[in-house]
Amino acid sequence: MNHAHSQALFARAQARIPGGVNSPVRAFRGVGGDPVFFREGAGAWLTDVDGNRYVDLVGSWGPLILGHAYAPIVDAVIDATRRGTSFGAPTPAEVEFAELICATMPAVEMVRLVSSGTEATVAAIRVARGFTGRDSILKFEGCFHGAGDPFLVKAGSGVETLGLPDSPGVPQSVAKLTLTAPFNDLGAVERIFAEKGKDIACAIIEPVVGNMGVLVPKPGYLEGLQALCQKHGVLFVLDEVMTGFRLSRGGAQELYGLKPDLTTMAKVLGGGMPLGAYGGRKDIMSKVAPAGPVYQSGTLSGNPVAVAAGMACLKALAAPGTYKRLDEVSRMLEEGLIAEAKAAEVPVTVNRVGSMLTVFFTGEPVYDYPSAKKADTARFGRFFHAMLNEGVYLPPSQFEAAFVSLAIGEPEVAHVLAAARKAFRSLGKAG
Ligand SMILES: Cc1ncc(COP(=O)(O)O)c(C=O)c1O
Ligand SMILES: NCC(=O)CCC(=O)O
Repeated sequence: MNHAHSQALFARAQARIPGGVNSPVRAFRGVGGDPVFFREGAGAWLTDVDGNRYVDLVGSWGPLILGHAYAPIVDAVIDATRRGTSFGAPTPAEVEFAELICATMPAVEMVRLVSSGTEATVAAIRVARGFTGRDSILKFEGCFHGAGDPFLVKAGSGVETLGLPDSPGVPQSVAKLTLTAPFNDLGAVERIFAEKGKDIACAIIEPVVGNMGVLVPKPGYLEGLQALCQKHGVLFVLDEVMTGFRLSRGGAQELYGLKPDLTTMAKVLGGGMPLGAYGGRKDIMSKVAPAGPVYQSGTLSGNPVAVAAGMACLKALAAPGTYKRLDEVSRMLEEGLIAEAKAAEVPVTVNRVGSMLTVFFTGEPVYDYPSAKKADTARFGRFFHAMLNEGVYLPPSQFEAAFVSLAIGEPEVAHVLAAARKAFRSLGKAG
């Protein structure tokens, strides 16, 4: 594969954009080499600036559950754009959209729209602090909730990939209010709550972790965490930025039967446009300005073009059989990848929930931060490049989830598995 145009663009980009990218995970720091620049996407396929084609298993890091340039979303965006790109004033569509979100996630009784997942999580913990009058928060090792100051403590995703567990620029006085516990360990939460529960405003968690690669919650873990939160008056905040509208229409909370106090959303919710949301119990959300005293705002919040895209996306996902089909395709990929790794005698652990999937290069079970860190990242890097070369675009880090879209059908599954056969074999037993 020739990447001459990508390389030339990357050289230019590095002179004017830090690291040449507008978000760290896009650089290939976790796998080596230079990032690929894309020209266009259609359905399951991406085309780069050199004309190479790839089956896309990144999906813009989650939003593109319907694939690239999905016609009803494109039409909705064009239609909304013709009527004006922003008003900075209320619109009918945002009311309908809020009603649709609340109907889809019953624990969300009121919702505020923002423009990204980071804005949603930052706002959610402010509201939790304002509501409870407590200053500390609890997060879980390896979970990532965007780039807000309070979350850059033992965070996953690019923070982990780049080895920056404590980012300079986050004051110690802020970081010390973020307590952390291992994922999948209720005993640890019990101990922390027993000692400091009265100071903790909320526990925020990725119900299925995507940002250490996929980590699956143990049976009863999330329910147990919810119960412990209730017992200690700690608000239970589900960060469904990745899982919302992806693991099922009502997100992880529907899948696992949870009733969080607050929920954060983005990615699929915006159908590929900049849109996020936070919402939950009416008594808590009533604290948000101007209804209440907790301030949060945004010039482009509820942007009509983003709302049109989100609405078209959620409506498409309501079609019967959507999540069953997505699960079936994802299972074919999972089983095929396991079979190809086995045939090549490469030890892997594949974690999958619905359309979120990670191939960890370790033969051991992976269920928390330390077990994920046992994966052979150098080997992942070689696998990543072998797959890229065969026309499969994976997330460029061992500690990220691959996302399957509804645009992926049997031909794409066959393409990915043929690529994986070659890629696993190229690693060999010892390599
Ligand atoms: C679970 C989770 N929460 C929050 C965020 C932040 O969202 P955004 O990148 O839209 O700010 C992300 C991804 O970045 C995420 O995966
Ligand atoms: N796991 C990473 C993401 O979900 C977001 C992508 C980004 O940070 O650019």
